[in-house]
Amino acid sequence: MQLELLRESVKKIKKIMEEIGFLGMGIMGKAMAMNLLRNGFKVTVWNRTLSKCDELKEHGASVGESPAAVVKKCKYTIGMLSDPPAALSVVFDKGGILEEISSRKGYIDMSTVDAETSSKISEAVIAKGGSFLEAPVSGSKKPAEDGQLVILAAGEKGLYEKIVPAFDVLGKKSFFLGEVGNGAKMKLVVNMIMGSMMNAFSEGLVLADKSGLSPKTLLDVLDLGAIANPMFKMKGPSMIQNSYSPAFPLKHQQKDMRLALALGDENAVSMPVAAAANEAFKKARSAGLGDLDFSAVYEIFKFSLTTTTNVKQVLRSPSPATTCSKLTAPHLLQTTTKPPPLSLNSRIPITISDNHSLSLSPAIGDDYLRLSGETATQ
Ligand SMILES: NC(=O)C1=CN([C@@H]2O[C@H](COP(=O)(O)OP(=O)(O)OC[C@H]3O[C@@H](n4cnc5c(N)ncnc54)[C@H](OP(=O)(O)O)[C@@H]3O)[C@@H](O)[C@H]2O)C=CC1
Ligand SMILES: O=CC(=O)O
Repeated sequence: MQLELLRESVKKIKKIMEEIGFLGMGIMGKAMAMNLLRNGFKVTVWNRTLSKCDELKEHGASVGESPAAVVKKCKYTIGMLSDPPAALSVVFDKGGILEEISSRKGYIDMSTVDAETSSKISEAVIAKGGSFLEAPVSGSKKPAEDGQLVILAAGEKGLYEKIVPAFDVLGKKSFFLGEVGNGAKMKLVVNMIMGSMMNAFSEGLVLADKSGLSPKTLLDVLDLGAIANPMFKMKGPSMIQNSYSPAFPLKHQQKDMRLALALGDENAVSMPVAAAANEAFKKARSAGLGDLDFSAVYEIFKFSLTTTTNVKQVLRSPSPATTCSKLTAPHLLQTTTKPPPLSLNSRIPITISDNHSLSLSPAIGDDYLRLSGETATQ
């Protein structure tokens, strides 16, 4: 029985053994392309920053010099790009997909974009005789590595059926949702909910902490109740250790909130919760946290200091002798001596003129230092 199943899937893979192209070797694209290689697919990859293809090459991928070159070589090409401008660029710009797409070739865009972007791409690809499928995914870096994504496809059913063997490797379940745009919309609704949940979760962790409860115990309590979910379980422990290695970059979560709110505008749906969550993500981006994991929005709730943007500017050049006039106006912090070399464990005491002190620790991001420790009367 097992052997028969194996034969069946080998047969399916062989049917689309014509090489698969893969554009975009970011967090997701790299994991997905690697997964295809591991499962016996031949893959040709391309990335704007070419060096990111090196690791894939070591694992047997070929490298194309442009999106057009990849499409020329491959019958099916998948794209996994950051946002609408990136998704449009690989199609419409010089060296883009449109230069080589033709009948009997298909393009599958798995990026998270809005329905309008997807439709523009679809129309252009179809006008050239090609087929198009949008197929954004739910699931992050780990599910991408483990082939456990949830695939939200829409567009040409024929192309969907042909690419299913690859989807079977990339995901645990794929949905075909009908006309182009439905996959994009479904993904935005899902991520709007996820972003709002992350905000409520962050607020809850701060509330527990500030009211004298252990955030860790809160995680244990949450995990046993009706609102237990994999996201709290996975992100919670690293959040309470202030660790935000990016699986899903915060800048992409904010892009998804923005696009979901636009979808709400179009449909006259009031979304006050999502709008507030978007504001927190925006604040986090402007504080320089965009490249960290989206759970870093927690930092915004923890330090509801007056203006994080200015905090960031100041924290770029702290010094041991930094002084400021008021705790509630951290942007008034002024550097008085040359910044010392920073290491992850250094703590920089800050003297505040009203006899309180704070310490800074360089913990997250390239140029962002986290205010840490309680204020203490000297
Ligand atoms: N990370 C996650 O957990 C998930 C992400 N997604 C979605 O998947 C997509 C990719 O995410 P992720 O891999 O995390 O993102 P990354 O930021 O890690 O990667 C983005 C990719 O897009 C490329 N890119 C950006 N701008 C351009 C451009 N103008 N032209 C060509 N290529 C460009 C980057 O190339 P370069 O290396 O040159 O910068 C890189 O390959 C996004 O839409 C995201 O919302 C969906 C589900 C989960
Ligand atoms: O888009 C992000 C995800 O985790 O799904």
